[in-house]
Amino acid sequence: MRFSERLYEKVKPIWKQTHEYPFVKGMGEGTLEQEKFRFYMVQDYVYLIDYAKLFALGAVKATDVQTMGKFAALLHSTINEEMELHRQYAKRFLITPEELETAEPAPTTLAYTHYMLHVSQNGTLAELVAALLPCMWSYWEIGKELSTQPGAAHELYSEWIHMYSSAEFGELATWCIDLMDQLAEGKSEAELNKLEEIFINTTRFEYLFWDMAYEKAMWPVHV
Ligand SMILES: Cc1ncc(C[n+]2csc(CCO)c2C)c(N)n1
Repeated sequence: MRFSERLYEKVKPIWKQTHEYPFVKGMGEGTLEQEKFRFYMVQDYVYLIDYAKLFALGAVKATDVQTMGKFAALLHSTINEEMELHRQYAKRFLITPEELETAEPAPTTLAYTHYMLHVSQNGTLAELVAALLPCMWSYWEIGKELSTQPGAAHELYSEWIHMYSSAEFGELATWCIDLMDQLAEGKSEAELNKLEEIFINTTRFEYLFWDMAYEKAMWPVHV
Protein backbone atom coordinates (compact mmCIF):
# COMPACT_ATOMS: atom_id res chain seq x y z
CA MET A 1 0.00 0.00 0.00
CA ARG A 2 1.29 3.47 -0.86
CA PHE A 3 1.97 5.60 2.22
CA SER A 4 -0.53 8.19 0.92
CA GLU A 5 -3.23 5.46 0.83
CA ARG A 6 -2.49 4.70 4.48
CA LEU A 7 -2.86 8.43 5.27
CA TYR A 8 -6.09 8.67 3.27
CA GLU A 9 -7.63 5.69 5.11
CA LYS A 10 -6.60 7.14 8.45
CA VAL A 11 -8.27 10.54 7.99
CA LYS A 12 -11.34 9.38 6.03
CA PRO A 13 -13.69 9.95 9.02
CA ILE A 14 -12.41 13.53 9.45
CA TRP A 15 -12.82 14.27 5.73
CA LYS A 16 -16.37 12.87 5.82
CA GLN A 17 -17.21 15.25 8.67
CA THR A 18 -15.51 18.12 6.81
CA HIS A 19 -17.59 17.55 3.67
CA GLU A 20 -20.73 17.47 5.82
CA TYR A 21 -19.78 20.61 7.75
CA PRO A 22 -22.33 23.47 7.22
CA PHE A 23 -19.74 25.91 5.78
CA VAL A 24 -18.63 23.47 3.08
CA LYS A 25 -22.17 22.24 2.40
CA GLY A 26 -23.42 25.83 2.35
CA MET A 27 -20.94 26.79 -0.38
CA GLY A 28 -22.03 23.77 -2.40
CA GLU A 29 -25.70 24.59 -1.99
CA GLY A 30 -25.06 28.31 -2.47
CA THR A 31 -26.80 29.07 0.83
CA LEU A 32 -23.77 30.03 2.95
CA GLU A 33 -24.18 33.45 4.58
CA GLN A 34 -21.91 35.93 2.84
CA GLU A 35 -20.66 37.33 6.17
CA LYS A 36 -19.22 33.93 7.04
CA PHE A 37 -17.49 33.71 3.67
CA ARG A 38 -16.11 37.22 4.15
CA PHE A 39 -14.66 36.21 7.53
CA TYR A 40 -13.14 33.09 5.95
CA MET A 41 -11.54 35.09 3.11
CA VAL A 42 -9.76 37.49 5.44
CA GLN A 43 -8.52 34.70 7.71
CA ASP A 44 -7.50 32.57 4.75
CA TYR A 45 -5.43 35.45 3.39
CA VAL A 46 -3.60 35.76 6.71
CA TYR A 47 -3.18 31.98 6.70
CA LEU A 48 -1.76 31.95 3.16
CA ILE A 49 0.94 34.51 4.01
CA ASP A 50 2.42 31.97 6.44
CA TYR A 51 1.54 28.93 4.38
CA ALA A 52 3.53 30.34 1.44
CA LYS A 53 6.59 30.35 3.73
CA LEU A 54 6.34 26.56 3.93
CA PHE A 55 7.06 26.46 0.21
CA ALA A 56 10.11 28.67 0.73
CA LEU A 57 11.30 26.29 3.46
CA GLY A 58 10.56 23.36 1.13
CA ALA A 59 12.93 24.92 -1.44
CA VAL A 60 15.59 25.23 1.28
CA LYS A 61 15.18 21.59 2.38
CA ALA A 62 14.84 20.04 -1.10
CA THR A 63 17.75 17.80 -2.10
CA ASP A 64 17.35 18.09 -5.88
CA VAL A 65 17.00 21.07 -8.19
CA GLN A 66 13.72 19.90 -9.73
CA THR A 67 11.93 19.73 -6.35
CA MET A 68 13.52 23.04 -5.36
CA GLY A 69 12.11 24.64 -8.53
CA LYS A 70 8.67 23.19 -7.89
CA PHE A 71 8.55 24.67 -4.37
CA ALA A 72 9.71 28.03 -5.76
CA ALA A 73 6.93 27.90 -8.38
CA LEU A 74 4.38 27.04 -5.68
CA LEU A 75 5.49 30.01 -3.60
CA HIS A 76 5.02 32.21 -6.67
CA SER A 77 1.61 30.83 -7.62
CA THR A 78 0.28 31.04 -4.05
CA ILE A 79 1.15 34.73 -3.83
CA ASN A 80 0.15 35.65 -7.38
CA GLU A 81 -2.74 33.31 -8.20
CA GLU A 82 -4.36 31.90 -5.10
CA MET A 83 -3.99 35.09 -3.05
CA GLU A 84 -5.12 37.10 -6.10
CA LEU A 85 -8.43 35.24 -5.87
CA HIS A 86 -8.68 36.46 -2.28
CA ARG A 87 -7.76 40.03 -3.25
CA GLN A 88 -10.47 40.00 -5.91
CA TYR A 89 -13.04 38.68 -3.43
CA ALA A 90 -11.91 41.28 -0.90
CA LYS A 91 -12.54 44.04 -3.45
CA ARG A 92 -16.14 42.88 -3.70
CA PHE A 93 -16.39 43.15 0.08
CA LEU A 94 -14.71 46.60 -0.03
CA ILE A 95 -11.62 45.37 1.83
CA THR A 96 -8.25 46.75 0.66
CA PRO A 97 -5.12 44.55 0.20
CA GLU A 98 -3.54 46.49 3.12
CA GLU A 99 -6.46 45.63 5.37
CA LEU A 100 -6.12 41.98 4.35
CA GLU A 101 -2.41 41.92 5.13
CA THR A 102 -2.78 43.54 8.51
CA ALA A 103 -5.86 41.61 9.66
CA GLU A 104 -5.54 40.05 13.10
CA PRO A 105 -5.33 36.26 12.95
CA ALA A 106 -8.10 34.40 14.77
CA PRO A 107 -6.91 31.87 17.43
CA THR A 108 -7.38 28.91 15.09
CA THR A 109 -5.51 30.62 12.23
CA LEU A 110 -2.64 31.43 14.56
CA ALA A 111 -2.50 27.92 16.03
CA TYR A 112 -2.67 26.26 12.61
CA THR A 113 -0.02 28.38 10.88
CA HIS A 114 2.32 28.27 13.85
CA TYR A 115 2.03 24.49 14.11
CA MET A 116 2.92 24.14 10.41
CA LEU A 117 5.79 26.59 10.66
CA HIS A 118 7.12 24.81 13.74
CA VAL A 119 7.09 21.43 11.98
CA SER A 120 8.59 22.80 8.77
CA GLN A 121 11.35 24.76 10.50
CA ASN A 122 12.39 22.01 12.87
CA GLY A 123 11.58 18.83 10.93
CA THR A 124 12.67 16.98 7.81
CA LEU A 125 11.40 17.65 4.28
CA ALA A 126 9.09 14.61 4.69
CA GLU A 127 7.61 16.19 7.84
CA LEU A 128 7.14 19.50 6.06
CA VAL A 129 5.28 17.75 3.22
CA ALA A 130 3.15 15.79 5.71
CA ALA A 131 2.15 19.14 7.26
CA LEU A 132 1.17 20.84 4.00
CA LEU A 133 -0.39 17.90 2.16
CA PRO A 134 -3.86 17.96 3.83
CA CYS A 135 -4.31 21.60 2.73
CA MET A 136 -3.87 20.74 -0.92
CA TRP A 137 -5.45 17.32 -0.90
CA SER A 138 -8.56 18.26 1.11
CA TYR A 139 -9.20 21.41 -0.97
CA TRP A 140 -8.98 19.39 -4.16
CA GLU A 141 -11.45 16.81 -2.76
CA ILE A 142 -13.83 19.58 -1.66
CA GLY A 143 -13.44 21.46 -4.96
CA LYS A 144 -14.25 18.36 -7.00
CA GLU A 145 -17.29 17.55 -4.89
CA LEU A 146 -18.69 21.09 -4.98
CA SER A 147 -18.07 21.47 -8.73
CA THR A 148 -21.18 19.35 -9.44
CA GLN A 149 -23.39 21.29 -7.04
CA PRO A 150 -25.49 24.48 -7.39
CA GLY A 151 -22.78 26.56 -5.70
CA ALA A 152 -20.60 26.05 -8.79
CA ALA A 153 -22.89 28.56 -10.57
CA HIS A 154 -23.34 30.88 -7.58
CA GLU A 155 -22.33 34.51 -8.15
CA LEU A 156 -20.05 34.50 -5.10
CA TYR A 157 -18.89 30.91 -4.63
CA SER A 158 -18.33 29.85 -8.24
CA GLU A 159 -14.80 31.30 -8.52
CA TRP A 160 -13.68 29.59 -5.33
CA ILE A 161 -15.09 26.24 -6.49
CA HIS A 162 -13.66 26.69 -9.97
CA MET A 163 -10.13 27.35 -8.67
CA TYR A 164 -9.98 24.34 -6.37
CA SER A 165 -11.61 21.88 -8.79
CA SER A 166 -9.42 22.85 -11.76
CA ALA A 167 -7.24 20.29 -13.52
CA GLU A 168 -4.22 22.49 -12.81
CA PHE A 169 -4.94 22.35 -9.11
CA GLY A 170 -5.47 18.58 -9.32
CA GLU A 171 -1.99 18.20 -10.83
CA LEU A 172 -0.54 20.16 -7.93
CA ALA A 173 -2.26 17.99 -5.33
CA THR A 174 -1.14 14.85 -7.19
CA TRP A 175 2.46 16.11 -7.28
CA CYS A 176 2.36 16.64 -3.53
CA ILE A 177 0.84 13.17 -2.89
CA ASP A 178 3.54 11.54 -5.04
CA LEU A 179 6.28 13.51 -3.27
CA MET A 180 4.95 12.29 0.10
CA ASP A 181 5.14 8.68 -1.14
CA GLN A 182 8.68 9.17 -2.44
CA LEU A 183 9.89 10.73 0.79
CA ALA A 184 8.26 7.99 2.89
CA GLU A 185 10.15 5.25 1.04
CA GLY A 186 12.60 3.36 3.26
CA LYS A 187 11.51 5.15 6.43
CA SER A 188 11.16 3.17 9.68
CA GLU A 189 7.72 2.55 11.19
CA ALA A 190 8.52 5.07 13.95
CA GLU A 191 9.27 7.74 11.33
CA LEU A 192 6.11 6.87 9.36
CA ASN A 193 4.07 7.16 12.55
CA LYS A 194 5.49 10.63 13.11
CA LEU A 195 4.53 11.65 9.55
CA GLU A 196 1.06 10.21 10.10
CA GLU A 197 0.67 12.17 13.34
CA ILE A 198 1.57 15.43 11.57
CA PHE A 199 -0.80 14.66 8.68
CA ILE A 200 -3.65 13.91 11.11
CA ASN A 201 -3.00 17.13 13.04
CA THR A 202 -3.13 19.40 9.98
CA THR A 203 -6.21 17.50 8.74
CA ARG A 204 -7.84 18.30 12.09
CA PHE A 205 -6.77 21.93 11.72
CA GLU A 206 -8.43 22.04 8.29
CA TYR A 207 -11.70 21.00 9.94
CA LEU A 208 -11.20 23.55 12.70
CA PHE A 209 -10.59 26.28 10.12
CA TRP A 210 -14.05 25.72 8.56
CA ASP A 211 -15.56 25.63 12.03
CA MET A 212 -13.80 28.87 12.98
CA ALA A 213 -15.09 30.59 9.82
CA TYR A 214 -18.64 29.35 10.31
CA GLU A 215 -18.67 30.60 13.89
CA LYS A 216 -16.63 33.72 13.00
CA ALA A 217 -14.60 32.82 16.08
CA MET A 218 -12.19 35.54 17.23
CA TRP A 219 -10.61 35.72 20.69
CA PRO A 220 -13.36 35.48 23.34
CA VAL A 221 -11.56 38.06 25.52
CA HIS A 222 -10.64 41.60 24.58
CA VAL A 223 -7.79 43.99 25.32
C1 LIG B 1 -7.10 26.84 5.42
C2 LIG B 1 -6.70 26.53 4.01
N1 LIG B 1 -6.28 25.30 3.71
C3 LIG B 1 -5.90 25.00 2.46
C4 LIG B 1 -5.95 25.94 1.45
C5 LIG B 1 -5.57 25.58 0.06
N2 LIG B 1 -4.23 25.94 -0.33
C6 LIG B 1 -3.41 26.69 0.38
S1 LIG B 1 -1.89 26.90 -0.40
C7 LIG B 1 -2.32 25.94 -1.65
C8 LIG B 1 -1.37 25.61 -2.74
C9 LIG B 1 -1.44 26.45 -3.96
O1 LIG B 1 -1.33 27.79 -3.77
C10 LIG B 1 -3.63 25.52 -1.47
C11 LIG B 1 -4.31 24.68 -2.38
C12 LIG B 1 -6.39 27.23 1.79
N3 LIG B 1 -6.47 28.22 0.88
N4 LIG B 1 -6.76 27.50 3.07
